[in-house]
Amino acid sequence: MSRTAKDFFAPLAVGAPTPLRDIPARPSRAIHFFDPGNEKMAAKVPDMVGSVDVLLGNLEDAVKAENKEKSRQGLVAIGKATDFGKTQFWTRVNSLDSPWGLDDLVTLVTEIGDKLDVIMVPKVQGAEDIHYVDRLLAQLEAKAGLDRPILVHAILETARGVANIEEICAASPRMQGLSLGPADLAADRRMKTTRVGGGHPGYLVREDPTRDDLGVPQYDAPRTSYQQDLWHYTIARMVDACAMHGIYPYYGPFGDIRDTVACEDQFRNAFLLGCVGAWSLHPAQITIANKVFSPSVEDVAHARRVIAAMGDGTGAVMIDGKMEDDASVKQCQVMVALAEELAAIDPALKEQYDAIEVADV
Ligand SMILES: CCC(=O)SCCNC(=O)CCNC(=O)[C@H](O)C(C)(C)COP(=O)(O)OP(=O)(O)OC[C@H]1O[C@@H](n2cnc3c(N)ncnc32)[C@H](O)[C@@H]1OP(=O)(O)O
Ligand SMILES: O=CC(=O)O
Ligand SMILES: [Mg+2]
Repeated sequence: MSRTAKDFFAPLAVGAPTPLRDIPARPSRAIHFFDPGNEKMAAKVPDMVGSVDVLLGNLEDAVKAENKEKSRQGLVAIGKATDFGKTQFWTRVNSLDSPWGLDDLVTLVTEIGDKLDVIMVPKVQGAEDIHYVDRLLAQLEAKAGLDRPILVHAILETARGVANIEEICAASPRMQGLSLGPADLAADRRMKTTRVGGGHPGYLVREDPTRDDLGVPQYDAPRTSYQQDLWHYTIARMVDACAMHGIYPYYGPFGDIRDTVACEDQFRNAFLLGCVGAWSLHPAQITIANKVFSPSVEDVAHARRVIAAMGDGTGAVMIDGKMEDDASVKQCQVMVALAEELAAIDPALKEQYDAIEVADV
């Protein structure tokens, strides 16, 4: 039987910090991946602090097997040497079925646990994986004398993980969020795409054929087709599961680094559906994520106007010919709350939001 309501928030080791009741809504528009064992990338990290919401030292896929220990030690060195300020410091450890996952957790929590905000766990299959990490982290936190719990983020990248999504989100008070892992997920599901995230020209719907005067379909006449989003179903499931459990959903990697336009589209689809951020694999993608996952000035102006017009938030009003009521004011509150969280860490955004004229409101 899983833990009862009474003991769900009790520490899992004597001396471990008390689990959080609520996961803080910290800005995390871009989770920027770097390989701490790659000297060029690692050298850029200090200058990126402050310009990206999350810096993530990646130890898993994209790090060669022969470099796993070098990357782990590189991450320890970066963690010790860097003052991260308002930028969050995350890591992605190797998977629990790999020969490196255990050493990653033991070394990182013991050496730089006081700096780490979130540990991303790849290839999570079910609640049992989170339970394993949860207990181990509690033991390590107690040993290291940490005074705040490290949070856990699961990558959804196996069919079993998707099927078990609700139990994964509910498995521990440490659960901070979920990311879509479209590359591993595509492989595990045997999807027939070799792309890392994004759309596919073959996944489309086509408009009906026109008909001639006798009503005969003209199959050979040109017809418009519309490319569909391969990831819509999974992202929508993630958004519901995360919202239900008070944690945060993220789009994952977009592998075509030079296609900044399609990357922006994929990120925006995720933003509109409810995701709070996406991964950045290259510095160019940070700019895209920061733009897309920040509400536009127009949306914030409109939301503030609706909130002001709605007074105590009940009833119905007409604004610019559209009905607004108790439900739409809640949508506007979501927009304004996010704008306020982002303005608190992003002076340029704050300036834009502050410049919204009272007349606009
Ligand atoms: C698919 C499933 C997944 O698991 S996705 C997550 C795992 N993959 C990753 O973490 C990949 C991270 N990114 C990378 O390895 C590189 O960005 C890749 C994609 C290989 C491209 O590198 P490269 O060919 O050097 O790009 P570039 O010449 O445009 O680089 C310009 C300068 O920027 C640097 N750079 C590159 N990527 C990063 C990064 N993620 N963080 C920090 N710095 C980065 C490059 O080293 C290069 O530096 P310099 O100007 O030569 O000094
Ligand atoms: O880890 C990410 C993925 O897409 O796989
Ligand atoms: Mg993966």
